[in-house]
Amino acid sequence: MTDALLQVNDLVKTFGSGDAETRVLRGLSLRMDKGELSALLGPSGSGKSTLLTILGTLMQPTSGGHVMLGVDLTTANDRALTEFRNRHIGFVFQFHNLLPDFTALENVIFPTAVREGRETAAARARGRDLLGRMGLADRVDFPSTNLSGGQKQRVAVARALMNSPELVLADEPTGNLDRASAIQVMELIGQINRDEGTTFLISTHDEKIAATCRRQIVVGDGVVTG
Ligand SMILES: Nc1ncnc2c1ncn2[C@@H]1O[C@H](COP(=O)(O)OP(=O)(O)OP(=O)(O)O)[C@@H](O)[C@H]1O
Repeated sequence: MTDALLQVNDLVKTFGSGDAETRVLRGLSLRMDKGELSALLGPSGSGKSTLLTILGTLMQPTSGGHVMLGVDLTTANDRALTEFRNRHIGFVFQFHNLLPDFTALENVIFPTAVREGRETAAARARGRDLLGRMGLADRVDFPSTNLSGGQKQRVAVARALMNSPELVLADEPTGNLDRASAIQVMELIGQINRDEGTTFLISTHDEKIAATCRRQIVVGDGVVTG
C-alpha cells in the first residue's frame, strides 16, 4: 500500500455571510498518496483555487481540515504553518510572478535567499541544476523579461522545486501558454515527478493537459465527484 501524503476531511469553505454567503466547498474529502501526479478539474467557480489555497495553508477552512505528512494543519498556529509551508509545499501560479529585473537563476533562488538571509553556493548550484532540468541551462543568466512565456513558467516551476517540497500545488500553470509550451511544461513536471517523487496537484480547464496526469480529480458542487 502507498503512503498517504495528505488526507482532506469534510472540508467546508464559506465566503461572506447572510444573503451574500457563498458556500464553495461543501464537505470535500480527498486522499493523495506520495508521488501522485494529479490534475484538478471542475467548472469555473467550482472551488479549485479555494481548495489549492487551503491545501497550501494560505487560508483556513470554515470547518473540516487536512493532515499532511502526519501534521494536522487545521490546528497549527500561524508560525508553524509558515514553517511547514516553506519546508514542504511549492507553488506555481498561472501568472509566473517573476521579478523582471532579476535573472532566471536569481528568481529561482530569491525566496530561499530571503528566508536564509543569504545566498549560498549550495542554493546557486541547486538553482542551476533545476534550470538545467527545465531545459534552460543556456538561459540561467538571462533577465527574466527576455524569456518567452513558456520559459518563464519553467523558471517558476524550478523556483517551486527549490526546497525539494513533497507537494507542489499548481493553479492553472499552463493557462497562459500555447499548446506546445503547455505540453513541454507538463512533460518536465512529469519528469520531476518520476525523478524526485514530488507529488503534484495541478488545476486546469484543459482536458488534454489533465490527461497527461496519472490521476484526474474532478470537483463539482463543492465535493469531489470523480
Ligand atoms: N475571497 C473571496 N470572497 C468571496 N468569494 C470568493 C472568494 N474567493 C473565491 N470566492 C468565490 O468562490 C467560488 C470559487 O472560486 P475559485 O476561485 O475557488 O473557483 P475555481 O474553480 O478556481 O474557478 P476558475 O476555474 O474560474 O479559476 C467563486 O464563486 C468565487 O467567486
